[in-house]
Amino acid sequence: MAGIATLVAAGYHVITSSSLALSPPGQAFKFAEIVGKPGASIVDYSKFFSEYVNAIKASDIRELLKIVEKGNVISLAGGLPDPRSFPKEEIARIAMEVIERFGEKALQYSPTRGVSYFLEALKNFSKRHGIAVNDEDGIITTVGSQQALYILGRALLNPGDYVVTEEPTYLGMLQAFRGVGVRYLTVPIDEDGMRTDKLEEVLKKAKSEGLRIKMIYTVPTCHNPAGTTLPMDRRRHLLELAEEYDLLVVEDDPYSFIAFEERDVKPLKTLDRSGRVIYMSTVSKILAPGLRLGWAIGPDPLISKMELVKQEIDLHTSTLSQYIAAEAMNRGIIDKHIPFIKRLYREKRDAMLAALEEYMPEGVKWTKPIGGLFVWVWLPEGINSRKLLQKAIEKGVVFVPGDSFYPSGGGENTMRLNFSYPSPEEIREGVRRIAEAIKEYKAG
Ligand SMILES: Cc1ncc(COP(=O)(O)O)c(CN)c1O
Ligand SMILES: O=C(O)/C=C/CC(=O)O
Repeated sequence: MAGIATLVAAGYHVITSSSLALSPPGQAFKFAEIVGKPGASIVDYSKFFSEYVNAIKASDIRELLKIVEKGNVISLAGGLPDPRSFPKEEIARIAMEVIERFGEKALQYSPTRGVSYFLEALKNFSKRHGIAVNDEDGIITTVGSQQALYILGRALLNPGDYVVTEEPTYLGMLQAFRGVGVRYLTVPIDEDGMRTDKLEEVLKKAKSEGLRIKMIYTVPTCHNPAGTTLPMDRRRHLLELAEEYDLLVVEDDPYSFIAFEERDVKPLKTLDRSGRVIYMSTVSKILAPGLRLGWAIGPDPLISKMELVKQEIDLHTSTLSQYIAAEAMNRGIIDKHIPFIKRLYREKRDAMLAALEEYMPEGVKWTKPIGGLFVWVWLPEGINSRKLLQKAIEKGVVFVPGDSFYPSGGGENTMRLNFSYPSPEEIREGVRRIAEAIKEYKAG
């Protein structure tokens, strides 16, 4: 189609259903939207697109998944759990029993907030894992915690509102809030995560400028993408600042259940004394992402507004997934399985850190996560990781360019490496190939 050739000539990658047309060598690796199947009709569909859909852009993580699915690349990109972490036999048995025992309910429509059978199980599971669920809290189930972010954005944010977040921050949050027209104030990180001393400076300056800040969004434990974990003093400082500046705090926490090195830290939700924290998590990393089951726990007035938004989106979260997860929680299957997941990911984290140490050239730095699925890498200034990705793909390895995680630009010399999905051998070889691409990039 003429349109595709034009896009490719303009330096775009055009990912169509049948081929991956790489842009000319050396051009920036840009993610185009899907422009339709070759041979499609000649209708100009773009004139039908909404302003909303024209304002949003594809997720680099999701787009890279399409390259990975085509095979023969080592993926250090998407944060896919190791399939061995899915307790398949137990899930199969539970699904059968749940349909036999609760079929009429488990296969039926259910309340928007969630099935009480699951909500009860989740409350007990959360408390067992040190997450405070107070009497004044509400809980809502969502289609993954990605939907919790989307719904929260629509319930709380107006165009022009500010969200404060660490930099880099979670790409999925940027995606979820993008359509709202929100603006960001960013706070730098160090090896312990968000610099709350800098947070204080950002808030003080914003107040003097009369900016309307609604919330602080953070991933305090095993950060995605940085891999950092906020120490207790900074957690307390962050909550004090939220109190002082009258802000809400969104604690996005998919990973604390599987942190494979102990740290004496408590969830912000548990430290919160003034009802400012909305805590969100998911079964994606402790059971299976394909169940698409996440949740938000927070002050009931906020949860009620999220419930209104969710009613408009999908009526309710999968009833069957909730019954399966409730049984997995109540039977202790998740708790029994967590030590295996921790061992699995610690081994892979160690493989990645060893490979980085062995292969990376001078000037490359990286984080040393105590859990989660990612290592964050800083390349020497002047190396553009999006261009490097082009070379990496030619060598059969992919990673996520770091600028995807920067709300207001920057991060061109950074990248995120995933260790949960590849084997230790693939991690080692993938890092070796990236290091080779860096050396070739530097050689010009
Ligand atoms: C910080 C963070 N928040 C939210 C999510 C979304 O998780 P899910 O939608 O699978 O529950 C992820 C998954 N990568 C994540 O890393
Ligand atoms: O890599 C991530 O952070 C998110 C993974 C979930 C997804 O596949 O989009």
